[in-house]
Amino acid sequence: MYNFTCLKVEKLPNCEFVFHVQLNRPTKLNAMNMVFWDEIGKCFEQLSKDPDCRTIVLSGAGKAFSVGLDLKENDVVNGLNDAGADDFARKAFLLGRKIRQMQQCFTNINECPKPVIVVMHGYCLGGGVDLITACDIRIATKETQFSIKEVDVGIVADVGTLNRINKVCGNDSWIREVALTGRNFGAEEAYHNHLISRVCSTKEEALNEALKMAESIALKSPIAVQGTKINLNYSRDHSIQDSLNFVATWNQSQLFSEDVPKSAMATLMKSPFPEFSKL
Ligand SMILES: CC/C=C\C=C\CC(=O)SCCNC(=O)CCNC(=O)[C@H](O)C(C)(C)COP(=O)(O)OP(=O)(O)OC[C@H]1O[C@@H](n2cnc3c(N)ncnc32)[C@H](O)[C@@H]1OP(=O)(O)O
Repeated sequence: MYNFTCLKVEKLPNCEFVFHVQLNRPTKLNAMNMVFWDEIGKCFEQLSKDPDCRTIVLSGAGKAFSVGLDLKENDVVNGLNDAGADDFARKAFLLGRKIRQMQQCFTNINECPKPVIVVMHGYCLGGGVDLITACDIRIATKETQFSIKEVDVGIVADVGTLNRINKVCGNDSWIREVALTGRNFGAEEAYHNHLISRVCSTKEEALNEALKMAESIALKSPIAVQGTKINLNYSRDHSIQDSLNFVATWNQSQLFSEDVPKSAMATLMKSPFPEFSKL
């Protein structure tokens, strides 16, 4: 069902409802080629609807999380040579469509109602930063090098970083510094500026932390967890009053869930959460 070339997707045998998605082009440091873009969008569309998935851990196989756009194998860098259009306006039209399609691939991660915990190690460059800003919780190893590297390859970052990072960390001066210079920064600096929420010594430790967190979320009511992510996304994108209205409308149906008395009873009795119906 999850059969991809550039991604490895596993349902973890001893963590029920937790999926591990790995970027899986290790010999290319998980550079993002066109197959990758197509697959990451489809993968998160599928996971969004999969009732056996409640939380997702995303990481990179090999030496690095991702070095961003594949500069050798990419329709955008190649100027859409294969688009079959000679006229400038038509080329531009098709390029706009391609960029929007690529944006949607990472937007699928943000719109997936299941929380996505991303683990970075090695390098997280360019498109890698676009990707992590679409995730919910960011954990990195202490040696990770980050860069909003697009200026170094002559482009404006256009698949999420510039649009989401202000909502993620809010330090506008620092964001402008790293986006305009393209300089590398380390995990401590990323933590200090709220781009990530944990720094771990090794990839193994970071993955363990992420999996433990994913499992603890997956044990809770999926109605409550997925509703929480949807409402956090909504309030990020709307005024306080609009999002108060949204959550009131949300809960006027969702408070009738069977999960409410089941969760409340388990919490009161200090007992483990019961099984919740699939969602
Ligand atoms: C619509 C547009 C959407 C998204 C746009 C995103 C923009 C960006 O992502 S901008 C950032 C682009 N990335 C880069 O500029 C990084 C380039 N790579 C490097 O600078 C170095 O590889 C390094 C990260 C500093 C690591 O160096 P090192 O440890 O010496 O490894 P290498 O031998 O250089 O790399 C190993 C292997 O990976 C290939 N590779 C690395 N980066 C890319 C890349 N971006 N695209 C394609 N391939 C890449 C490299 O060529 C090597 O492959 P071989 O086959 O072994 O040669």
